Amino acid sequence: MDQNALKKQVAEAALRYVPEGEVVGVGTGSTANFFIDGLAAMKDRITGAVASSEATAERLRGHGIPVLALNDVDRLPVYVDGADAVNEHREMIKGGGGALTREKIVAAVAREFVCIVDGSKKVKRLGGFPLPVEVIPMARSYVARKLVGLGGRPEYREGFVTDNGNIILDVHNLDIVNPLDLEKTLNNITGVVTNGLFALRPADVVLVGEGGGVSVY
Ligand SMILES: O=C(CO)[C@H](O)[C@H](O)COP(=O)(O)O
Repeated sequence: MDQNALKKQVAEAALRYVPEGEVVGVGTGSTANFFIDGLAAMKDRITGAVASSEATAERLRGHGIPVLALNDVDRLPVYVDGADAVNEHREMIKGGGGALTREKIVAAVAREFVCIVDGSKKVKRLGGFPLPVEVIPMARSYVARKLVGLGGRPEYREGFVTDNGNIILDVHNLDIVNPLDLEKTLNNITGVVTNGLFALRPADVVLVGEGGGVSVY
């Protein structure tokens, strides 16, 4: 099976976590897109969806799935999203697609976070995938210097503007021994909007698409 087939397989497996009559939180990226396509087949059985990006909102609407503002929703039983890397503690690096801030907000509200990945995303230690950090544009150089001070090598994502009007620094070479501590440290740098570590709010369930089927942990 190629990587896209594995993504589709795992995305379809996540449909059983969608409760009838409720609002679903929906992530961003190619794996989440397969989930959205699957969700379309059961759109009459949900109230609607909260999107973690403009791209996701557009795809949901394209399928005729109502998109609701997070502020108008009083409960969100489940959030389904992909990840760039996930460890055995269900901590993740996210934000390869640049949607990390809205993803973190929707994940914070959701009761259950179901992470959907193909087998290539499973890692022993986070840090191989460069860590995306969303930054207020005027703080770019300052934040970059702070990241260098932490041992990282920040790279400006040229030409990319987030849905919130900010920039992304992708941080290479970070030795992430303690994801929780690093997430808090990065949150404390003035000018950082969000970082792509999801350790304070890890996934509750990780579904992994592999050659032999979908495993759950
Ligand atoms: O965090 C994300 C977007 O900001 C995505 O979940 C992550 O980049 C994985 O994407 P894909 O499913 O395309 O591999």
